[in-house]
Formats: sequence, C-alpha cells, structure tokens
Amino acid sequence: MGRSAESMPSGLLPVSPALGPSASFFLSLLRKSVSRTTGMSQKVVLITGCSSGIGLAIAVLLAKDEKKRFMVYATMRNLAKQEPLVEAAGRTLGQTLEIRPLDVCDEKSIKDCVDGLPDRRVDILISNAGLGLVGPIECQDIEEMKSIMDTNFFGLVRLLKEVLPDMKRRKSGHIVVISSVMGIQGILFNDIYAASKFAVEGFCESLAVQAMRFKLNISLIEPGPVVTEFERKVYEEGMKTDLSKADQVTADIFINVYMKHWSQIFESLGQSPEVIAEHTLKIITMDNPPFRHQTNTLYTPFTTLKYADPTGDLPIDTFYKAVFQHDKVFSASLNFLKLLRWRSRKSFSLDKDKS
Ligand SMILES: NC(=O)C1=CN([C@@H]2O[C@H](COP(=O)(O)OP(=O)(O)OC[C@H]3O[C@@H](n4cnc5c(N)ncnc54)[C@H](OP(=O)(O)O)[C@@H]3O)[C@@H](O)[C@H]2O)C=CC1
Ligand SMILES: CC1=C(/C=C/C(C)=C/C=C/C(C)=C/C=O)C(C)(C)CCC1
Repeated sequence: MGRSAESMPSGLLPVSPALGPSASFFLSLLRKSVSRTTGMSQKVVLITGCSSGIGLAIAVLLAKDEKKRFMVYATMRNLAKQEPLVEAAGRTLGQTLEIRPLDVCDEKSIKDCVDGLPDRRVDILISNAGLGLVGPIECQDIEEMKSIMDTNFFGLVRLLKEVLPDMKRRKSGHIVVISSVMGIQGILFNDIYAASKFAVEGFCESLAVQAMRFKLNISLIEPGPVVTEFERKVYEEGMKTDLSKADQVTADIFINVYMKHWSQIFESLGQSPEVIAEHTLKIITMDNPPFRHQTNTLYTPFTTLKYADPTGDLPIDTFYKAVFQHDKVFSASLNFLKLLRWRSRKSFSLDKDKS
C-alpha cells in the first residue's frame, strides 16, 4: 500500500506549527523526497489499553520494528500510567511511537484521539483494552457486569463506529481484536467475561462479510491465559467477592476449586505478553490474515473440544470431570506441565549462556 507524502505520520518528520509557512513548505518537500527515495509505506497503528500487559507489549514491538514499518499511536485511558510504556519504548518515543489518551468507554475521547491523527488515518486498529471478572453471578451486581460489557464489547463497537467509515472509504484497513479463548468457550465462573468475548466474536463474525466487500481485514487473536496485570487484578478482585449471597456449595467450588486452580493455570499454560505481541505482528504482516488465531498450542486441546462436538456436550462434560471427578489428575497434569516448561526454559537459558 503506497501512502502519499502528505499523510506520512508526524512522528517521522515532526512539523511544529510554530515554524511558519516557509519551513512547513520545506519540510513537506523533504517528506515527499524521503517517501520517494525510501519507497516507504509506513502503516499507522492505533492500539488501545497500552498502560500495561498485551497492549504495551504490542506497542513496543511494533515501534521497535527494524524496518520501521509502523507508526504506533499507543493509547491509554489514564496518562498518569504511562511510565512503564515510556520506559519500554525508549528511543522510539516521539519517533515511531506516540502516546495519546483514549478511553474506550467515552465516545468523545475516541473521536478526539482519531481527529488528532494525521488525516485521521488508521491502517491497523488493535482493539486490546479489556477487563476481567470472576465469581458467581449472584454475588456480582448488574452495574459491575455492565462495565465489563461496556469496556470489552461496546468499547470495540465505539472504536469501529469512529474508524470503520474512513477505512471503507479508503478500501483499506485491518481491524485486530484481542479476544480470548473465552470468546470460543465459556469457563466456570467467567460467565460475564466470556459473554463479553462471545459478543465480540459474534459482532466481528457478522461484520467480516461486509468488511470483505471493502477489502478490509478483521482478525480475532484468541490467547489463553497470559501473565499480565489481568491475572493479579482478577484474582485479587475475585478473592474479595462477597460470597454471602451464594449458597455454600457454590462458594466452596469458587474458592476451593476454581480460585485454587487460577495461579496454577497461569503457571502451567500462561504465555507472556511479548509472545502475544509476536503473534500479532505475524498476523498484521500476512498477505491473507486469518479471521481467527489462537496463540496457545497448550490450550488448543480444550478449545478443540468445542469444534469436535456440535451438541456442545463434550467440553462441558470434560470440564465437569476435570474439576469435580479427576481434580487430582488434572492438578497433577498442570504441575507436570509447569515442571516441563520450567526445565525447557532453564535449558534454553543455559544454551544461551554457553553461546
Ligand atoms: N491476561 C490474560 O490472561 C488474557 C487477556 N486477554 C485480553 O487481553 C486484553 C489485554 O489484557 P491484559 O494485557 O492481559 O491485561 P492488563 O490489565 O495488563 O491490560 C488491560 C488494559 O486495558 C486498559 N483498559 C481498561 N479499561 C479501559 C478503558 N475504558 N479504556 C481504555 N483502556 C482501558 C487498562 O488500562 P488501566 O491500566 O487504566 O486499567 C490496561 O491498559 C484484554 O482485552 C483481555 O481481555 C485475552 C486472553 C487472556
Ligand atoms: C482449562 C480449564 C480450567 C481453567 C481455565 C482458565 C482459568 C482459563 C483462563 C483463561 C483466561 C484468563 C482467558 C482470558 O481471556 C478449569 C475451569 C479450571 C478446569 C477445566 C479446564
């Protein structure tokens, strides 16, 4: 995709309005000549939720791209949280990465952010901002549930209402959504979170056919557990749940079965945000990116159960057995996996030390 010199991202050759008309004219000539000589077609990437985790990792990986293929607008709802990103971005800050405010629950904040981009152009939108929630529904209030839907689902809808019309007009663009394995398959005590990711998937699947008519791509990235702030926040909030509204059996399963497995699942199956960023880079640089992409091969045995049985009984029976009948075997398998991964990581770092 060839981009005009006028629409080159400001991060490459910043033009200060204070420079006056002649300097601006000179710089615009310089931009044209840079574009002509390098033949560069730098893509503008807008990412939400970059204060931590997956969003931060994607922003940094793309900004540090050796071929400088991307101009990254890394956004977050609270700029007071930008320090980790500033630190990780290093010298790319102000060059191939700029930090902007954006709250996915606030239409005006989205519009202001997009209006502030050169030509309002977004080549790749990475919808990443999201919140988790675990617990029995009888202990969660509707407002709390609505805020999950508002962030995880309507956040994406608001973004697309702002960005999609321009992409359609230009007949180019890639919408990448950080969904989850829970966009494919519900998990015990994640009723509302899974519903929000199912909503995301249904929405994108419906939109994908229309997008094709405008030569746009939509891709859902579906990670399993990823070791980020999400893990800690969800665990801490989950443990604070007021279980007085739940019966004894439910409260017991939540604390002594589900929450007991939480850290173990992340330790045995968890990926790093950097790995998810690598997967995302691969997807956005493909000629024909897939609509769905799972990042974790260790988790696919679970998601495959869904596709293997159209009645839907197989995953439900299997999860039931894993949790209630073969708890010890399930737990031992996770521990074994954890040990294997620890050993392979150790031997990998020993190999690196030798070389
Ligand atoms: N970690 C995991 O196991 C998995 C996560 N995912 C998904 O990955 C995405 C990123 O999560 P992850 O990096 O793990 O978690 P983090 O908690 O590290 O990051 C979540 C990001 O979303 C931001 N955010 C929350 N609400 C809003 C909002 N209204 N507007 C803008 N930004 C907002 C947070 O900002 P702030 O700091 O201000 O709260 C933060 O930057 C989410 O969509 C999540 O559902 C998918 C599969 C697994
Ligand atoms: C696999 C599995 C379990 C837990 C899975 C979890 C906890 C997955 C977390 C995924 C996340 C955090 C996705 C984020 O979007 C159970 C129910 C213990 C038992 C049955 C098998």
